Amino acid sequence: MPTPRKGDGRPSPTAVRAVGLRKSYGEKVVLDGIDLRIPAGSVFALLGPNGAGKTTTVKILSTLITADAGDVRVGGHDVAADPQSVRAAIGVTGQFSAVDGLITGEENMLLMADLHHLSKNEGRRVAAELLERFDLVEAAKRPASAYSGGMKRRLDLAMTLVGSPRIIFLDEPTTGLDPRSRHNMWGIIRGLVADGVTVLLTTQYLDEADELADRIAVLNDGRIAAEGTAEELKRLIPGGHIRLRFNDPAAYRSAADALREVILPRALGSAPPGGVPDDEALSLSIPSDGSQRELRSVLDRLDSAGIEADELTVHTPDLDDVFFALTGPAGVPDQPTEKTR
Ligand SMILES: Nc1ncnc2c1ncn2[C@@H]1O[C@H](COP(=O)(O)OP(=O)(O)OP(=O)(O)O)[C@@H](O)[C@H]1O
Repeated sequence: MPTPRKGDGRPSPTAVRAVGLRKSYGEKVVLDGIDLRIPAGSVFALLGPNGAGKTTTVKILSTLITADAGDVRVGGHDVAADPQSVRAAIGVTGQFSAVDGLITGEENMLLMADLHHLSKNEGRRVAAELLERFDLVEAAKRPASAYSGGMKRRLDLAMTLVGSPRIIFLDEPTTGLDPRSRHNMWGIIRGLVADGVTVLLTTQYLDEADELADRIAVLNDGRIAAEGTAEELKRLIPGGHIRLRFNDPAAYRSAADALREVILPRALGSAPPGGVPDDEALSLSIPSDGSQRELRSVLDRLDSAGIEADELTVHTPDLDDVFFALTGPAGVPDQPTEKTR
């Protein structure tokens, strides 16, 4: 579930804003005019196939490389004009970890505290607190090279937090982790956001974006192919439907009659999965974007005919469908969800 927002109605301040971001390597255009706005205290996921430009975007936002064009502000600071202030405001954990395997977890943390110019006492206090929070106390005195992948990721993130950044970029934070470690990391990320930290994460895992992100941008061919909440993205592509099932064949036939205009005939190739009358299963499927309005319209029709379904389910496409539709050869679908009316 995305992180809940405080509902005071006021728009959140912007933590990260990019307008017209461009980057090429030689002839290869990697980012072809990207616009991003990430509200403070939210999780934003950048999704895209291999080579789409996710890491390049994170590198530009975190001042590791410069853009060819575009206006980029992070924490209110211009990345081109004031990279030092940007660096002071952010934390980055990349696909290549900052963890030094030759020294212990605790030593890695203390080294980080030194880099942030914390006093010896303050450094020890912060290191101990973060090792505790990331469940690394037992392993703290062992060389980091002996840590599991999940422990290394946790240590990496703990090291990033030594400087108390308010904006964190996580480049594929759970790649290669087992399901328990992934869930563990999701919990940690949610905890950060609950403390008001802004998180930009790149991921190839659609369920990760679905679970964590308030908003998702799908990057494809150097452009943002679509941006929105997971639910908004799922509504962009056809395939959603309302399914009604009946125990009584007579009720099923009456419903099929009442909903005749909105049920897709079997002959239409564009029917959603199971999106046709199914005489054997006594079920009907009605194409729908899953909105309350469409659901009400179907229920109204059934009510008017005095019919009650024994089972009603609303099916929306999942993010896998969105990803394939938006990043496949056909690109963005011309038509949004098929309408029932
Ligand atoms: N230093 C570089 N020199 C030349 N080309 C580069 C360089 N860095 C990245 N690229 C190219 O830019 C494109 C985007 O790379 P990037 O690493 O941003 O993609 P990504 O979306 O993060 O991919 P992945 O999911 O595989 O990590 C790729 O085609 C890559 O080969």
